[in-house]
Amino acid sequence: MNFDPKAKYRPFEPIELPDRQWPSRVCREAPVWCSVDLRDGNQALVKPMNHDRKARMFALLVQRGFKEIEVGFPAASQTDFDFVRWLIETDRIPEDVTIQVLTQARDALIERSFEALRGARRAIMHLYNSTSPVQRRVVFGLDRAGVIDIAVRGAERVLACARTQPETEWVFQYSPESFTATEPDFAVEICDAVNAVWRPTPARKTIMNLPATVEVSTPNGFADQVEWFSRHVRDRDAIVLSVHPHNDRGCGVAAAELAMLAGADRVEGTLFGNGERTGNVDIVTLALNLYTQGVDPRLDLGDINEIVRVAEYCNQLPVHPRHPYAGELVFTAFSGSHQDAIRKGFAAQRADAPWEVPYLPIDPADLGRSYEAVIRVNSQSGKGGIAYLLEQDYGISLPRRLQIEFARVVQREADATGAELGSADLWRLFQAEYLASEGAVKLLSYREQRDAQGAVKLSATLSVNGRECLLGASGNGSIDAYVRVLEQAIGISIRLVDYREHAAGPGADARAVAYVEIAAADGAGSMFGVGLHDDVLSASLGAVTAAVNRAQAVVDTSPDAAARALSG
Ligand SMILES: CC(=O)SCCNC(=O)CCNC(=O)[C@H](O)C(C)(C)COP(=O)(O)OP(=O)(O)OC[C@H]1O[C@@H](n2cnc3c(N)ncnc32)[C@H](O)[C@@H]1OP(=O)(O)O
Ligand SMILES: CC(C)C(=O)C(=O)O
Repeated sequence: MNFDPKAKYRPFEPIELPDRQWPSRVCREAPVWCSVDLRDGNQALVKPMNHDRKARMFALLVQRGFKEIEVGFPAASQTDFDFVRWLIETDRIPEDVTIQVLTQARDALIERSFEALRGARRAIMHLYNSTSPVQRRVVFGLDRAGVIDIAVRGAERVLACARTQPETEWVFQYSPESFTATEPDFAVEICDAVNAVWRPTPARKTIMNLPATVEVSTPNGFADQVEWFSRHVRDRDAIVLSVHPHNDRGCGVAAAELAMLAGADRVEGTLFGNGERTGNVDIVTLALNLYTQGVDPRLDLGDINEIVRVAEYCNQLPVHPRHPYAGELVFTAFSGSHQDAIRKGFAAQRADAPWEVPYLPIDPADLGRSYEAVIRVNSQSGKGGIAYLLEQDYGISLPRRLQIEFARVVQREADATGAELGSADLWRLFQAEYLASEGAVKLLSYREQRDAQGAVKLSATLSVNGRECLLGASGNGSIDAYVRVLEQAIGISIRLVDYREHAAGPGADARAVAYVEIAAADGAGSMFGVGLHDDVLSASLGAVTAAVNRAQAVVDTSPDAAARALSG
């Protein structure tokens, strides 16, 4: 790198605008959106779209609510020309949609562009030429007057051609290309000169489109340029002021948003920001930024995965996994504290209340994204996310202390594999840890009797270390009685610390899941066991058996070891 960049690069020269208004404005309405996917987006592709990809993109844009669509540069390529003809001749353009085409300010290209649009009900003819000092010097070899002459002659030719095709309702658009690098007074002068030819009125406006052909400043610099232009251009009320930001400094969205505050009525951009170099401004992000401020974006971006799929097919370029609102990972939390807050946020969120789930600026459901993808588990995750996935996918709600205990099991596995654990992996680990029927003690069968006072006598056939025995005990409930049975079987006193059960999953055929936490009568440590069965009592007894087996398995299968494990 050059370590004296000022010797090589000139900084952007800020505009003198001390009474700028845009900083204190708020955007309360969506601008007119114009998609340029089929032109600026297309011209930047390694493989420009063929007819099928263009048709798919056009259908998507119409379906999602775009009312102005730049469909190509028909004077530049036969594919573009044929596509425009196909749209018109096969009547693909809905009543409320206006197509637009781009042309350089050169007679032959303008004429060919009009030929492409013959028979259109309504169309925008978009004329451009570059205006910055370097382009005037290097590309055209002309001074200011010479470049104004190119624009004015182009505007005259556009007007003349339009008069020969009166069946079409024409809208004229002019872009001083490289506007951001053009002196503000010259940008106004050349637009005024073009409008002097086209003579717009408030009822029949022209579109003056200010491109950040290359983004050269911080977004406030662009906003100043737009506001300055808006205040100085002639016949402002007869003009639709449009902007066309690119993203060279990575600020395309911010620049467009500030330009809207500075007076832009219309924004040209593309889906997910495909376009020349670093791309055009991303209209999806702009629209959803408005939506999350409570402003109707006037685009339907629900089922965003479908929009991503079509855009990826048409552009043959992937949408980045972290792309705002649309990327595969943007509704995913791996880190424990985020997962915990999101899970609590979902639980607290009421359907009729304003959206308030931490870390999620938008309800994923509004974009057709499912909650399941929100929380994923790796070694950065905590108990909240793990509990959330088991609850969502397997219908089991772990008690808090079991969440903590199981999170340690998951953490060990995630650290060992270094990989993400899906909910199926979590369920496999959970079953192996808490539900496994293998162990020193097996409950083979049981029978219970209740007396008139509600006391329970339970007799159970067990297999203990491979030896079958029939044991019986009484208790003030079935679980209590079974604990007493197990005490006889393994020879230590057990305390029941906690017991919960619930139906796992919806409906009448839901299974019962029971959670039991036991401790040695005189111990501080505890162990969980879980039982899952069609019948609640069997699930509960299974949970107690699993807890005892886990306690024994901690060290070995001897009663002494179990006692030590439960004593903590
Ligand atoms: C910022 C943007 O995205 S602008 C849109 C850019 N998109 C494209 O260029 C894609 C489609 N373009 C093309 O396929 C070709 O450029 C064509 C078919 C339009 C024209 O092709 P050609 O005439 O063969 O070549 P080329 O574009 O290099 O022409 C350059 C000439 O046009 C002139 N020119 C360039 N832009 C303009 C303009 N907007 N208005 C008038 N003249 C222009 C140049 O000064 C140059 O003139 P010169 O030949 O006297 O030096
Ligand atoms: C023709 C104009 C609008 C353009 O595409 C640009 O400047 O990026």
